[in-house]
Amino acid sequence: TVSRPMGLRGKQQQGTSRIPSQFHKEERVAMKEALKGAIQIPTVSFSPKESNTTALAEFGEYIRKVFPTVFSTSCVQHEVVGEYSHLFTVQGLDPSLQPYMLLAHFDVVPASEEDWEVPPFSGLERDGFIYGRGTLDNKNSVMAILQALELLLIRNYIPRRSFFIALGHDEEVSGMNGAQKISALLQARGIQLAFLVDEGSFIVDGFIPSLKKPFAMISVSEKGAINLMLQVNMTPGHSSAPPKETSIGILAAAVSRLEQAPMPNMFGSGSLKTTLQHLANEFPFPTNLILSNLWLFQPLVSRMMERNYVTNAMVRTTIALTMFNAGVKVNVIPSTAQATMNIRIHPAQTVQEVLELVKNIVADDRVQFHVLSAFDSLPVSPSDDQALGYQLLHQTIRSVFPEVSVVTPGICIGNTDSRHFTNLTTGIYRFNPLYLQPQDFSSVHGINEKISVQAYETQVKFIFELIQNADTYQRPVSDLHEL
Ligand SMILES: CC/C=C\C/C=C\C/C=C\C/C=C\C/C=C\C/C=C\CCC(=O)N[C@@H](Cc1ccccc1)C(=O)O
Ligand SMILES: [Zn+2]
Ligand SMILES: [Zn+2]
Repeated sequence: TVSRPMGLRGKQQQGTSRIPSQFHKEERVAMKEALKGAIQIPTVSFSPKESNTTALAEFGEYIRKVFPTVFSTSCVQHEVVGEYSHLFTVQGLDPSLQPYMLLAHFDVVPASEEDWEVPPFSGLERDGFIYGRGTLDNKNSVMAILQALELLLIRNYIPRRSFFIALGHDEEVSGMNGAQKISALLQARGIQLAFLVDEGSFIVDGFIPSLKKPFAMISVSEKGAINLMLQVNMTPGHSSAPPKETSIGILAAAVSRLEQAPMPNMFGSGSLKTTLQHLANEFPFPTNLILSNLWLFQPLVSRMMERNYVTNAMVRTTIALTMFNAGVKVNVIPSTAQATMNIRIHPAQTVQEVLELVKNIVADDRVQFHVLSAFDSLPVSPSDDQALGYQLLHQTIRSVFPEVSVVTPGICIGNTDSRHFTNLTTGIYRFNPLYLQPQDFSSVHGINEKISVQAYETQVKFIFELIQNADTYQRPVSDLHEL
């Protein structure tokens, strides 16, 4: 079945003709050079308290320089929020249309130079790819959004529907100073958004072995999270006469029990079933039949999902041990051992339920639990025929990527700045208009992150089209009228 946007009819904007998303050679060169320049500014977030503030400030100067029309057009207001984040308000002609938001972040995770084929902050172009930290996560979106607006404004386009562009400077370390402050500011102004588009999903390609065709997954929710520290305190002493158990041994056994006992598979209570039903006909026989009859084959399919790390993360709460600290000297038995873990909560479970499960698995009163931070999974945004944001993305995917035959709702296994905006809208959609293959996924927060020049141009084109589609939206005609 070819999946298609049912709710929207592609009507032309009244009074303003549509501007084709075709860019001159000089514009295409300028847009890739602008991205390279953005990559060269090392806007690294190390921790909530430590970031490269010089680079964050420099980035603000940089976007003023490369997008002069955005900063000088009267229908665009610009504000700096939380010292380094940016909020643009693009005033549309029709105040009766509810505004929307395009969200992205320009801070990046650290990158150690020696592991990379090219220096991570060089923005070097090699074999049609621009390399560097942030080329996929998420300076590509920051630059593509501003670039698309710049090109529309140069062509004298005046939007009908108002929209906001929010660019966070601390997403990689929680978004508390950027996205959260922007959200609070807009709430204080009484703004409600029709929908919001952020990073968090892609056109996924090659993650499921028997599925040869790529499909677009628009994430309509994201997992919750707990940062949890386990600590064991025991009497310290001389290593020449060790006790039977030490803080390190007790803690190591506790975390090993957690690794050996995965959280329950929640496939049956999750939205992944919907995703798979959308995809069923794309699979060869007999998988297509199996996926079309989940009432019968659910146990089999839920086990199939566990075989790969990414799909496994979609069916259960995961626990990743990320920090382990104890001891200062080889002949001193330390008093304290600490292990920190990052837990990602499946939407069918809550923080409290997961903490209970973890305590039951550890089952050792000598292990103390310290919850460093926690939040539940995000509400599921609508993806039905009436859901404006979802339908606009669907429509734009179909026009910019006509070769992609399936667009499906999904869940984001990571967390994004969009979680700070649930007070402003129920329509939060996470989608980056890029193809993502398993090796690209590994490069995000990993080594040799890169984007092809052609993929970046297509991302600009996508946003150029999306902004115009948001202006040409007409109230949906009920699908029943088509039957
Ligand atoms: C049948 C369905 C099948 C398949 C789908 C298959 C594959 C999906 C492929 C790839 C996965 C798609 C998206 C990638 C997932 C996560 C990355 C996206 C966004 C994460 C952004 C991020 O890295 N955030 C950080 C920082 C953070 C932490 C806490 C709060 C806010 C931000 C993070 O999550 O650690
Ligand atoms: Zn990101
Ligand atoms: Zn990231």
